[in-house]
Amino acid sequence: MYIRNFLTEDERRHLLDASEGQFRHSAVADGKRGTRRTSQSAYVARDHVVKCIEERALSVQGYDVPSSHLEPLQLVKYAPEEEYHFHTDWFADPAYTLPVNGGNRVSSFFAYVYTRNDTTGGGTNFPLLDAPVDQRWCDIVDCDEPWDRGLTFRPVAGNAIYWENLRSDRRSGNYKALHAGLPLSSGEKVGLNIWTRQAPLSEEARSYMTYPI
Ligand SMILES: O=C(O)CCC(=O)C(=O)O
Ligand SMILES: [Fe+2]
Repeated sequence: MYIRNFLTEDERRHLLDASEGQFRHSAVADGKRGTRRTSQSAYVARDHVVKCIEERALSVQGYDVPSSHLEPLQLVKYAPEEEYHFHTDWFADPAYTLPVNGGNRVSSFFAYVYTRNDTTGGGTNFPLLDAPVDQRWCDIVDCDEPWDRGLTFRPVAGNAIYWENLRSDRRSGNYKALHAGLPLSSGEKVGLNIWTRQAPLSEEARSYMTYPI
């Protein structure tokens, strides 16, 4: 699902201000810094603005998920050449879906917080989904990509993509949710992940996930 104007301009500025100086190189699920995710990430403290964004993320999900199922909000920042290779947000390895972490990730929001004016590249690509054919989607979908690359969203500040990671049994992962943060050719991009778990996270994990950042 695509949501235009998921974040207001004030919220976007607030997220950038609140995370200034907090970014560090992203790790993936094994906790190591690697070549798969070359961006930098930061968790944002749950202040009143963040709580408001969390409420909105819960409302999109029909209010049937309590806020205790939300991971701390995570910002991710890309410079030129940086990217996040193909991955799913759900985990196949049970080590990352322990009860303290609330099980697996049921759903994901990826919102675009900032894209510098000179940004090129840096779309979010879903290789196993079909791009819509209607040209009217081209403001948000990268229509210049060849059709066999699947669906690529342009990084449009304020907008968000929402998808479900698990199949309808809400247990097994959906491989169609495979996606990548494509490398930037120029500019700067900051995105926001909001991940909902199957069950409540421990109090500690709710404020700071030790992995993966
Ligand atoms: O940067 C993007 O477009 C996607 C990032 C992503 O998938 C993630 O952080 O899990
Ligand atoms: Fe992702």
